[in-house]
Amino acid sequence: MRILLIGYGKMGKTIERLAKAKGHEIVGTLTIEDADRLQEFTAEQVDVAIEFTSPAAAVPNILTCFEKGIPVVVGTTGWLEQLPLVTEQCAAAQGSLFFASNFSIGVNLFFHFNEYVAKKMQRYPEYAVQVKEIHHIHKLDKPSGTALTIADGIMAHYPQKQGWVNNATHNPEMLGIESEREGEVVGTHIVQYTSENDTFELHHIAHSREGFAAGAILAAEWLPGRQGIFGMPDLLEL
Ligand SMILES: NC(=O)C1=CN([C@@H]2O[C@H](COP(=O)(O)OP(=O)(O)OC[C@H]3O[C@@H](n4cnc5c(N)ncnc54)[C@H](O)[C@@H]3O)[C@@H](O)[C@H]2O)C=CC1
Ligand SMILES: O=C(O)C1=N[C@H](C(=O)O)C[C@H](O)C1
Repeated sequence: MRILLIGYGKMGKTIERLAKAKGHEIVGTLTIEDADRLQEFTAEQVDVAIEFTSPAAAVPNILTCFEKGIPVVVGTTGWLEQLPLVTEQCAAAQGSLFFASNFSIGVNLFFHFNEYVAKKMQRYPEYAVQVKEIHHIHKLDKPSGTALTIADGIMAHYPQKQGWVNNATHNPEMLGIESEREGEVVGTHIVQYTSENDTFELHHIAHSREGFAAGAILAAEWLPGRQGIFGMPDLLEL
């Protein structure tokens, strides 16, 4: 597979290493310095692009890939408020987009169990639920994309929650998400249910970026030939 890497930072470099080990070809690597070079690539040269950049860069890059007919796998977080525009443009251009707030298999199982647990726990109002995420100090978006997917999964089963709040004082009508930035932490997510008597948690700790990269490569192998917007539930059939 001929892969164009849009974004060549921590994730882009990890994906390059794992993709080459699987026999894929990297046809280009783009950074913020030479972002304009995306215009030089065509669908004849590139089977799929993998985009891990920054919240501000993701949507313009996605729209350019749609215009060029290049299927694009996106891991960048912090742009989902623009999903309606992206959805409209994807349909207009008959584009191909695969997005996941987190590509690791473990976190996608976590999403699945999170919903199962929320559905059960909602019946026990003595347990207060909250989400916590811890990431490295370089992270630009807050809360993490993964924490927002977790929050959506909880709120689907908690009609009494009006929405989420980040790093705010406790309000039982809202789902609290605590965000911490600490050193080089790769990514930790916790869902905590606490009563007066006890606490129980779902806890996921990423030990490296290889799980994210491996999932993004699987998505890149799966996407070409499909039209529309897809995510990990489509790939993993969860
Ligand atoms: N969905 C997932 O599984 C994961 C998502 N992420 C997300 O991926 C994004 C990138 O993460 P990292 O690689 O750790 O960041 P990083 O800061 O190490 O690398 C970002 C790269 O994007 C480049 N870039 C910025 N603007 C660009 C543009 N307009 N065109 C081309 N390249 C551009 C930078 O030059 C740099 O090479 C973040 O939003 C992060 O939250 C990170 C890990 C896993
Ligand atoms: O910025 C990161 O590093 C990560 N971002 C994603 C997110 O926002 O959830 C996924 C992972 O937690 C690492």
